[in-house]
Amino acid sequence: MAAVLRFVNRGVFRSAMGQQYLTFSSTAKAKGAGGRTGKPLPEVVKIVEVGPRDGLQNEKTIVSTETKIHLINMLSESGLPVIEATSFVSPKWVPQMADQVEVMKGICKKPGVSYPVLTPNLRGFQAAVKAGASEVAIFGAASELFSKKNINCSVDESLQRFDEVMKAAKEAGVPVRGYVSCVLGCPYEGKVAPAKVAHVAKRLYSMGCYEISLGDTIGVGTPGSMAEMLEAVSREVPVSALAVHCHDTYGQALANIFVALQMGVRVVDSSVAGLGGCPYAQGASGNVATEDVIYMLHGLGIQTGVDLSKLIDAGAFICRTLNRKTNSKVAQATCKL
Ligand SMILES: CC(C)(COP(=O)([O-])OP(=O)([O-])OC[C@H]1O[C@@H](n2cnc3c(N)ncnc32)[C@H](O)[C@@H]1OP(=O)([O-])[O-])[C@@H](O)C(=O)NCCC(=O)NCCSC(=O)C[C@@](C)(O)CC(=O)[O-]
Repeated sequence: MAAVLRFVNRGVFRSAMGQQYLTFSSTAKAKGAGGRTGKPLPEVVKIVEVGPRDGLQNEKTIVSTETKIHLINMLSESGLPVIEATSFVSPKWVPQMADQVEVMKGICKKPGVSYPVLTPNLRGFQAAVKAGASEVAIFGAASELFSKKNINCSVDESLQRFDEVMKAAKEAGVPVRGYVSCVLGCPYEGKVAPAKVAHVAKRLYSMGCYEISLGDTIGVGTPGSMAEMLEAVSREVPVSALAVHCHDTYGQALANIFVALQMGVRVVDSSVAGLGGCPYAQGASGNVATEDVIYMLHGLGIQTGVDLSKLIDAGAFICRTLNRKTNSKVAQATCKL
């Protein structure tokens, strides 16, 4: 990769917590970084913040509704365009999300920001709309065993359920995002064929999902397997409708995201402070930290509209409240100075 980056130290600033840290910013775009497809890197990337849902769903101790609302409000102030707020799933399956209605009613919805929620079935969809959700996401998998463990049905059965949600959403004029989990490996089945991912992605897209988020649920992918999978999926779904959702279990997430950008992907999911994991994928660590993604994108001269300093403050708030260390390298580095 012949990326030519020129970094200029733009000075020292203080975070809301009082620590001093440096910010670096590139004045030149990455040159020649188009990679495999020769596509230029994008000018703008949309970040889908999944911390309040994917990040918190796996916390062992129940996080208070007030904390969740405060986190979402802080994230809204950082300039993120999409914040996945909660999920309308069974509280028996994911107790951490049992306060979904209170969260949706309690947050300050900032104009221009979207607050999608997960809905596994028609019941979840109806409850979400009643609670004020104006966008939802359905979540399928490219692995049969993961589908069974996560939503208690086969992949085909899940697509039938989603069809019902899609019909109701169409009637209500609610946009729907679709997830495919286990796109680069499954905790129960191991390797997952790119053709299987492409098949499920195509089905969700054909049903009317406006965007398909490809989840490396257990973070086992590498740039090579990411490229192979994206090649297969983009034969079935336009790359402009694809997002990547990388967990960072093996430390590959940023490299995988970079490859996805080179291949034309313009939407990246991430989680503030790298919070999270899936309750039905044991050992999976959190999503790639939003702070680290933003730092990389801004360093490449790619705009996100996100204020990194405010984002780091939101990450510091939730880490302090949960009494845990951030998984963001950028937050760790900046807070040390
Ligand atoms: C899908 C079900 C509900 C099926 O669960 P089930 O047990 O097969 O369904 P059921 O219809 O027999 O219902 C069981 C109970 O749940 C209730 N129920 C049924 N539906 C709802 C609903 N919408 N909201 C609230 N309650 C609901 C229902 O009323 C019943 O209550 P009971 O009669 O026993 O008292 C269950 O398996 C479930 O909730 N699974 C959710 C699992 C989950 O949230 N996983 C994490 C998110 S996915 C993920 O993290 C991956 C992703 C998206 O981030 C991308 C990636 O990283 O790969």
